[in-house]
Amino acid sequence: MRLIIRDHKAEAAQYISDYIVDRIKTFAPTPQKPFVLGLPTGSSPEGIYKRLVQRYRAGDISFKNVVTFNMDEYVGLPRDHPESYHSFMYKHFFSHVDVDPANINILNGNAPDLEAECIAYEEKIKHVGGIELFLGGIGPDGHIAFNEPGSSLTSRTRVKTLAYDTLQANSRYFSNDLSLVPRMALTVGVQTVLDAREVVVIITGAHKALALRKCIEDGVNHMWTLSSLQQHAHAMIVVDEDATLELQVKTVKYFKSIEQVATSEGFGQGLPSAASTRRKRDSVLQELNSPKSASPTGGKGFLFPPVVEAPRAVSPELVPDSMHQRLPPTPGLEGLEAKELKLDSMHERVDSPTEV
Ligand SMILES: N[C@@H]1[C@@H](O)[C@H](O)[C@@H](COP(=O)(O)O)O[C@@H]1O
Repeated sequence: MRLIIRDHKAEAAQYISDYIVDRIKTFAPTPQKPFVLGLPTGSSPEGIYKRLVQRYRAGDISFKNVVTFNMDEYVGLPRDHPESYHSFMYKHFFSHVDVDPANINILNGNAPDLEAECIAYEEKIKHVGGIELFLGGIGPDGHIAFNEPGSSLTSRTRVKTLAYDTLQANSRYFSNDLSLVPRMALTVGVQTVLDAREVVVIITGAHKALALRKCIEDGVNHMWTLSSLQQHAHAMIVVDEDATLELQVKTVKYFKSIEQVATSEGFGQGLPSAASTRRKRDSVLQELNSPKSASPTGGKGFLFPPVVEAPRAVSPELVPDSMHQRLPPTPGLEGLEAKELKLDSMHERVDSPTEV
């Protein structure tokens, strides 16, 4: 995990918006191979959207070939309500850039069948080859999207009842009247976020300092769902100084030193090159479209590994004899068996998306 610390909230937002622009440009998306971007709402990402719009207006970036998936939406709030996440996204971002409306995906909290809506959302994400970069924010209780404390860390898009803390935090958008805050939401699951090839989270303010500590210094715990990012290969949290108030001094120094050393040694902290990213994506799409890929879940786990990956398999000569006995090789089927097991278990989770 990378932790990027900036003095102020605005600089954290600037860092992330520049990072996203770089990632999209490096990826060089096309209509056939769009860049798939997961997006959050909330006050924290507002500065990011503002700068993305500025970069677009300056002619630095186009969102024409970007497909977006929003993290969550309230249940029962009319789409055109000023506090719906639909309204938020158009107000702060979509209305100001050249994103194709057909490429915008936001959960419909008024769908006649909410479960079906959630299943369809997961399927749609898979259909486009998975999310390349999921941008997120957190609540003061460490929730990511609306994955409240106690959410399964393997959860997928589903209906969620909101925690009292969240209702209180979000009541500021509803005239501070708790009774006006929707009690339920549709949200992508923790696993949906973890499936993205890269996750970037913004955390600012002293009121989120405890959550940052729990998520970075303590173990993976479903009571602080952001802590699940510890198990992601490409996670980056960008914070302001206020958010670090509960961290140990040595933690802050360590992460700052990582960035300093990387910069002074002349290598960035970005992901592998666009060409290799495209190659990986091609093979994923090929696998998804292959008639052999019978499961709608495609190749679960394909978005985890780094694009340029060192071979992990131990060559047969190096495997100790005792291991050979426990794991008899099946000629020609080694990789396949493991993959099929993964597909099945994923399928079970998708089939039961409701967690209320
Ligand atoms: N569901 C959203 C989250 O996705 C968001 O991260 C959080 C934080 O919002 P803010 O940035 O305003 O603190 O708000 C809501 O709970």
